[in-house]
Amino acid sequence: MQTMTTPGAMLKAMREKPPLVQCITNYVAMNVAANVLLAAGASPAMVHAAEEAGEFAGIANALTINIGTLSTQWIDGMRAAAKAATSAGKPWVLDPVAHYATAFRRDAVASLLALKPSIIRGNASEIIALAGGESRGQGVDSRDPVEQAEGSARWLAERQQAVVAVTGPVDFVTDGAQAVRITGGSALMPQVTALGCSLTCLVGAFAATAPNNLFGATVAALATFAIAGEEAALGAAGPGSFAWRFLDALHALDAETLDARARISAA
Ligand SMILES: Nc1ncnc2c1ncn2[C@@H]1O[C@H](COP(=O)(O)OP(=O)(O)O)[C@@H](O)[C@H]1O
Ligand SMILES: Cc1ncsc1CCOP(=O)(O)O
Ligand SMILES: [Mg+2]
Repeated sequence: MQTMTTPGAMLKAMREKPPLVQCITNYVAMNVAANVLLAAGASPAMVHAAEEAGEFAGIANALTINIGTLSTQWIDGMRAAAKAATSAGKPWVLDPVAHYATAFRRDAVASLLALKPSIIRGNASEIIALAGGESRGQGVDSRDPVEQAEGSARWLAERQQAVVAVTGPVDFVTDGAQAVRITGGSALMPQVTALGCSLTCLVGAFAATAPNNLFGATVAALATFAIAGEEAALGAAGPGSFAWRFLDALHALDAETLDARARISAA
């Protein structure tokens, strides 16, 4: 029997018992991310109101928090959900979208980091800035190479005692003690909005499936995106046809193909 050590084994386990993932994400990403989770085999629920987000986190198997389209009311919901997830011992993932852009975002991210996310997933500019570095990000888009964010990711992982994932042309994942790079994907991926946000939600789904191996779960989610992205790019004429092909590729991807094609190397 396959053990839950490979990305494929985790994908299979996720589909056999689809986790309920509470996604507090932005208005741009809500529909995209829900479809990504359904295509991959998980069960998404977009629940963010302060009145219910904490209660829902008690029901969900994992939580993801993304600050893309922020408001004061949303921050209250995010904080309630993060506290509930942490106190119930459930993994939660932070996506610090463009946190360097405004004081409001910086403060929100600082207060969320204090609630101890299990996993942090961002692009290179976001991770560099989270570690106190000078980032060249433009709004939600990265303008920095992933290699330049690797040191920041290692520092952040140790400081936060969390898994940190940096995405881009080559992805990098570390928990402070170990690190890997994942290659694959397509240059069309950053041309489709909210794929990074959707990946954060998928990281939550894998974390729910393998809560005792959050490093492996994060790698599995990123490898799934890398292979589905490569597959989708094969017949795509541009971002529009890539987007629907990507959902189909996620849905069609099986455990054996994922394990055979995933390119993961120690860093
Ligand atoms: N140039 C690229 N080539 C291949 N894959 C990419 C490229 N840029 C981003 N990706 C992939 O797109 C997904 C979203 O990552 P990214 O664009 O970094 O996030 P964000 O949308 O938050 O900025 C990840 O799976 C990442 O590996
Ligand atoms: C365009 C935009 N504006 C606020 S959130 C958002 C979506 C960002 O998505 P991603 O980080 O996945 O590119
Ligand atoms: Mg992003």
